[in-house]
Amino acid sequence: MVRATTVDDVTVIATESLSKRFPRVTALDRLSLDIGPGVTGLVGSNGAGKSTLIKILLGLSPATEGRAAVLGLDVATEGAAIRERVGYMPEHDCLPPDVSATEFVVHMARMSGLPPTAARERTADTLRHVGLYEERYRPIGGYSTGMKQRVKLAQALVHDPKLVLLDEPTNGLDPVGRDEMLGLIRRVHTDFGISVLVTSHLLGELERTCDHVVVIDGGSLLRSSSTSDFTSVTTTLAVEVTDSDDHPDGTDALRKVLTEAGITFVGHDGLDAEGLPGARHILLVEATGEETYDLVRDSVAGLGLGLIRMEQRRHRIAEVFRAGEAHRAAPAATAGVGQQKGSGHHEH
Ligand SMILES: Nc1ncnc2c1ncn2[C@@H]1O[C@H](COP(=O)(O)OP(=O)(O)OP(=O)(O)O)[C@@H](O)[C@H]1O
Repeated sequence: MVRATTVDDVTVIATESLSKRFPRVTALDRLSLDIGPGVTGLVGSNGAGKSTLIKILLGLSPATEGRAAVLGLDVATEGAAIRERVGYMPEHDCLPPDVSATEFVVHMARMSGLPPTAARERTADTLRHVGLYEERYRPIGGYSTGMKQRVKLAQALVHDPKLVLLDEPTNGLDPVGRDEMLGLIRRVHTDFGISVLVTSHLLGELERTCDHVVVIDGGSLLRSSSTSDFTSVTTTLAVEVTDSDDHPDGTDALRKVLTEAGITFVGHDGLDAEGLPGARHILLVEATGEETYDLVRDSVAGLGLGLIRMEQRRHRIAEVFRAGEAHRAAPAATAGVGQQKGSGHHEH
């Protein structure tokens, strides 16, 4: 049930069967979510519906159907109150080139209702926090991409919100810039207690930053779980074995033995982790720890097969999407991995 009138301290964002249909595209498709305090990552490939969700949550764009509440406020009727309490960092470059960071952020603080002195003080504090203090009087037009992203983050924080919505804050940054931005985002929560919803198309970078990750695809929920659940589920071993006289299809024999031992697999038959055909001889095993390695090694030996390779795969968003689809098709295999509404709460 979406609470529209009471702020509860557990639910920060709640959506219930939220849909947004454009004439040609369904951007959000009956999305039900429950997001608690802390840092939450919203992951999805381009076009998955992340920006559309953020605009609805800010009360800037009406949903076609369903409901949503932010900090207990109904997005359909209380957009202005939501925007007073929520900061927003848009995805695209939206900064005026000919004013300084200080002028711009003071302006945004005044727009949020802060009186002039408070706006100047908060601007100085916030710019210092994002690491832009030295350059604060230079025109933004001369800033690097990383500095511009920091100005965008500062304007989202200046009015001391309870929650910030950050749309692809690492876009366009090099690896060092990404790490710095992710560290800053983490500190927004640890230093100020502000909850964060941060979007990215890269699962890997959010794993390190977020307490909780929500994955959407085609406007639908694929998975919502704590980052630790996610990481364990997406740790994948690629295993390749030889055939033998006893087992002319060694891969199939190993799959059967491992299935009986309770192991689950990522991807579908005949497809590798990217969904490409031609990888029929590679088993993608969901690893839960050292014991999975031991089990695979012992099973291969027990069958008398040769182990060609057993290697850990990097996490890939495509794998997670596929795993999510498999879980939806076979919920019995998802023990401990919540994707239904209600499983999205942080454990605090
Ligand atoms: N105003 C609009 N009119 C028509 N279609 C739209 C509009 N806004 C978004 N869409 C479509 O809705 C889908 C979801 O877009 P959205 O921008 O929410 O995705 P996203 O996950 O934020 O991706 P990106 O990171 O590329 O922005 C896309 O297919 C997009 O083309």
